[in-house]
Amino acid sequence: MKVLVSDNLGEDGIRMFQEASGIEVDVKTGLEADALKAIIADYDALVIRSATKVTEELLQAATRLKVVGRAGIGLDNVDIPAATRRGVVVMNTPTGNVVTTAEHAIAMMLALTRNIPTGTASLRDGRWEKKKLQGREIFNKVLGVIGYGKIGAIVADRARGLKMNVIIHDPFVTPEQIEKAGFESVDLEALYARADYITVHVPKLKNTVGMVDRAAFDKMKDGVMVVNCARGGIVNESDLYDAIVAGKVAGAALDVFETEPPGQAPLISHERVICTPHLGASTREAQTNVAVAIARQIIDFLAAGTVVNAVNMPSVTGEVLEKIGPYLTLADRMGCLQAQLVQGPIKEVVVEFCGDFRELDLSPVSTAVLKGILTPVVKDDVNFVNAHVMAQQRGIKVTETSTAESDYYVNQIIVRAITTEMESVVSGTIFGKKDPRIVKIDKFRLEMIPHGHMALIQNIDKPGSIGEIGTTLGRYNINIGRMQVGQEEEGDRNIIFLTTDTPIPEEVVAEMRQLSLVKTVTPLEF
Ligand SMILES: NC(=O)c1ccc[n+]([C@@H]2O[C@H](COP(=O)([O-])OP(=O)(O)OC[C@H]3O[C@@H](n4cnc5c(N)ncnc54)[C@H](O)[C@@H]3O)[C@@H](O)[C@H]2O)c1
Ligand SMILES: O=C(O)CC[C@@H](O)C(=O)O
Repeated sequence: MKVLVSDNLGEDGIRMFQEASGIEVDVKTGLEADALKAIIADYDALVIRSATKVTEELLQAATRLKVVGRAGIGLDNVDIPAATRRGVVVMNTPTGNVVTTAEHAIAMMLALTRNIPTGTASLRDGRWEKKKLQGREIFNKVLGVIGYGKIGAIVADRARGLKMNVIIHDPFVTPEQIEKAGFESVDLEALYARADYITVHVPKLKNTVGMVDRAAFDKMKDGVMVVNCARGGIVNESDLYDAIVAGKVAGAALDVFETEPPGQAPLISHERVICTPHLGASTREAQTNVAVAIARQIIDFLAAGTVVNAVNMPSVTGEVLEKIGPYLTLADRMGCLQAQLVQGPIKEVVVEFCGDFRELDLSPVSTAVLKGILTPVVKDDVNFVNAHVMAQQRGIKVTETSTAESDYYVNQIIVRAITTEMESVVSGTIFGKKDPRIVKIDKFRLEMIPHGHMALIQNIDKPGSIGEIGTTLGRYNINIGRMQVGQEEEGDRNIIFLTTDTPIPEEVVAEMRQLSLVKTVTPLEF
């Protein structure tokens, strides 16, 4: 197995690769995109920090690549959906640098409030500007922490030690949890209104990019100071500049930028702004932690298929993955089917494991159901790591049950999706060793392969119904690859699942809905 380290990695990590049996490691840092693309086909694993851009184009050339490992947290430089499509596991090291980064945020806040960088520069220029560089105490001041995750929680704790009054906003952490840690949980409006210092520790997501913008600055106290050691762009740079020039914001400390490096932007040159070149994680201790962690994870993955800290796969050993892998695919497809069948927002999902699962740990399977449910809604933004949080964000309650009983099959998974308007029940099992099958939808028994472009048609069980559907599709040159019919346990209706070579256009779906024996037509994509 060949490993390429394409960004600076702590020596201890490199030594672990060199000493691992069956692994050959090359360290080639600072490569241009084309140079990296030219050699990537030789490698099974790629180890990066933030400099290497793992694009779809690079992944296309990476024909042997099995895993990308990030020594650190942020994966903004990796096209995760493209990696997932190509079956490449993407891992990071979520805890190795959190203390270091939290300490940097505190250091930046202190340096900003006491004008330390400006004082240094002024002395170097031969000046002695005591009056101009008078600072402020942080004692008894209010620190607003946005994002109470791994780093935000450490920052809050350290700030308490400095005798600041810490208030926290994180809509995905319960107020009880924040209060139990001895802090006050507040909404964003209250945080803006009360904080003397604001520090952001949220991930860079669609809804956090630009979250601290002009409108947010308007709500803040006059003279507030802002720290961003999370990701560039969470604080809108141009709005921040305007707020500083207007005197609303008294200063900002930035470790991260919308574009890195940021160049000679007016914000960077402003005397009320202090900056570091994305140094949040740059301590010897953190770099050793993340290098050792990623080396261990990649060595274990290459040797035994063990997946730890992957963002596009559940964390399981290679042995467990081999056993539950088919159920993960089944669960993902069942979730995806439910999302396309139901009407109204889903408020509850019940995952029932029925029959013999040989004492397997099935919690990743429930996660796969949620991932499948959310995929048609948020596309590739959902993964095995964030599926539960995203479900919670959308108010979806998730329950898991298991029973030794299973009708018809040795084992099956039942997924109930309860919306504000209806309940939909889908059952699935594995045929042979790994083939997912949907075996029941509400009252209809069937054996459906959930794959490709499909349509679910409910129709009256009378001669001629299938013929009229086939004729309509034929007229539009749409080839039916497979047809599966499920019958109602009692009643006069059928459901038909068609798999077509191409998606069925909206106007053809509308025409099928007009056929005399057809009740409903639902296009499905897997
Ligand atoms: N400067 C650096 O070198 C450096 C180093 C490590 C991490 N980071 C960055 O620091 C940030 C925090 O990392 P972490 O490990 O603490 O992440 P984390 O996932 O542990 O915590 C993030 C928290 O943000 C919360 N959150 C999400 N959306 C939110 C919103 N709209 N409002 C309020 N809270 C919200 C989440 O609930 C979570 O609790 C990330 O952006 C990460 O990339 C920077
Ligand atoms: O590797 C780095 O120095 C950046 C680290 C940090 O931004 C991270 O996301 O872990």
